[in-house]
Amino acid sequence: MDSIPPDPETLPAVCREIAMGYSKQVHRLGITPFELLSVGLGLDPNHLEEMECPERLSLLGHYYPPCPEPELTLGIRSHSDADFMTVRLQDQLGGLQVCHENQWVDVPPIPGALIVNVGDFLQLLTNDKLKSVNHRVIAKQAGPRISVACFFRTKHVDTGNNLRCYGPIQELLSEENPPVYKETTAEDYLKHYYSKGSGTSSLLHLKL
Ligand SMILES: O=C(O)CCC(=O)C(=O)O
Ligand SMILES: [Fe+2]
Repeated sequence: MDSIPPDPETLPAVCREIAMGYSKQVHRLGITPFELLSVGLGLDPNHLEEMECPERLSLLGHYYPPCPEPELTLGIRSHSDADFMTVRLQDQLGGLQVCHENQWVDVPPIPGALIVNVGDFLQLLTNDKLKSVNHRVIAKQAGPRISVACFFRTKHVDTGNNLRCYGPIQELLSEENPPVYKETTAEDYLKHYYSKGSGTSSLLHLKL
């Protein structure tokens, strides 16, 4: 579900109101981390907002049924998110893991807490200063598990065409910190992202 403009009639009546309300709140909440990240990067507080990072929000609801043989499969295979930032709500079953120093580490559920991760486009914009984390969801016999992921992403998805080029932010570059990525359009990036299969970052093919 995309936040602007979602036609309420296209959403199931059972979750229409809550999905609309929740995505509106997350969209509003998202401005603050982009401001804090801008300041942390030594940029003007509005820098990432002016680059339209918090412009678009998509909401994805996940339902993982109980799995009789969890050792044979995964809930979601390892991947990074092709967005600027993701805000995620998971239930009490757990199962989300992030890859840290080549090890899978559990992200334990904390009641009332949201999980925020950097996506590929923010890694690209910050020239690797902020890293997009690989994550996955393991399968479990217990269930169902439910999670809601909200992706701050480019306009590409709903306009079908965004010729804007994304590359390392000029103000972050210097002789000691030259660009490590070439520029790309959202369209080209996503084409590669969806065609490549799992295991490697889609950013690799943009490395200079
Ligand atoms: O269900 C989860 O916690 C993870 C979902 C996820 O990684 C995604 O939608 O990209
Ligand atoms: Fe993800």
